[in-house]
Amino acid sequence: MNSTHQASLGSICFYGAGSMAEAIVRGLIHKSVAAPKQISMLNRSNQERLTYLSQQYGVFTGNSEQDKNKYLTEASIIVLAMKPKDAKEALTELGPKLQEGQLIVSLIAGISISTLQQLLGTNAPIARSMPNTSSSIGLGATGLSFSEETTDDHVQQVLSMFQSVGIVSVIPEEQMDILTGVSGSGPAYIYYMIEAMIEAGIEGGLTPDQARNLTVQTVLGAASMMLETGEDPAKLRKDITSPNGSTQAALEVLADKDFTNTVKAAVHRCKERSFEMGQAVKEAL
Ligand SMILES: NC(=O)C1=CN([C@@H]2O[C@H](COP(=O)(O)OP(=O)(O)OC[C@H]3O[C@@H](n4cnc5c(N)ncnc54)[C@H](OP(=O)(O)O)[C@@H]3O)[C@@H](O)[C@H]2O)C=CC1
Ligand SMILES: O=C(O)[C@@H]1CCC=N1
Repeated sequence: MNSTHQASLGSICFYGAGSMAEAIVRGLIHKSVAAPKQISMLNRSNQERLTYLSQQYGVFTGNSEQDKNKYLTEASIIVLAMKPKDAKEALTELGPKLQEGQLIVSLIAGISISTLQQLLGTNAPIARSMPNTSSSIGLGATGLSFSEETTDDHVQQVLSMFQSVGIVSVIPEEQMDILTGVSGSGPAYIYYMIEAMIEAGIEGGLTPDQARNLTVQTVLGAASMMLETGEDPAKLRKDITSPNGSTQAALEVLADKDFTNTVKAAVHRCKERSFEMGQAVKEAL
């Protein structure tokens, strides 16, 4: 989805200060969509992490009761950025602190809008998102669904936030688990492939630097070819594959190991796991 409208974001409190929160904060600041002084980041106990975040990005940080009361109360947007297993404790604590008009943006995998509202004990407006870590360099891919309590202004604010760090797809909430399987966790599959290609290059005699640089440029080039040509990936693959040539030989090894079905099974297992994580929280309500 594209939107040229840049809604004002007000103050944003990240409740959870881990890798995904940092990826988004870095993108927001880098793209000047939010100034560091608009952003606060809270965690449970890791003080070293908060020191790093405040030094690196100039954002407010904290983990005391006083900090939580201050930043969670002041924020116009609260971003839920803790792991699913920690959501019950954190949201039960957050619910009574919520102010009228505050918008909740959840990054948490698997947990539905209705479960979030039950944990909060209120029908707060919620945007459920599934971003990925490439948001930190403005190349994220984010799925978004909105609760019926959200206003047009909320929608625009959340679109501004995530469009500043990459592309956005607004989807029905029931598709969030499969989107997690494709793009939320997707970067990890690509890194896994990259790791294997680098290892093979080194085994074959390339230096680690050569293997790394050649592999990274190959992946970047392949992704850029898709974007720039708009071609089907199967067509681009066939363009490389000379009959009875070296590429064909390599692809035959992948096909023998059931490459397509293996990747598809991984995506579907991710979808299933996302659902399971949400169910575990729902069943413990
Ligand atoms: N990493 C990824 O690629 C993606 C992650 N997500 C989702 O984002 C969420 C965060 O993931 P990620 O950043 O990887 O996780 P991390 O483990 O890196 O960070 C989790 C953060 O939550 C904090 N936290 C836990 N419990 C509380 C609490 N009660 N009060 C305040 N803070 C708390 C932790 O604090 P402390 O360290 O002090 O314990 C930590 O800062 C997850 O729900 C995940 O599903 C979504 C898309 C992609
Ligand atoms: O592994 C996880 O649970 C999260 C969700 C998407 C990426 N990381």
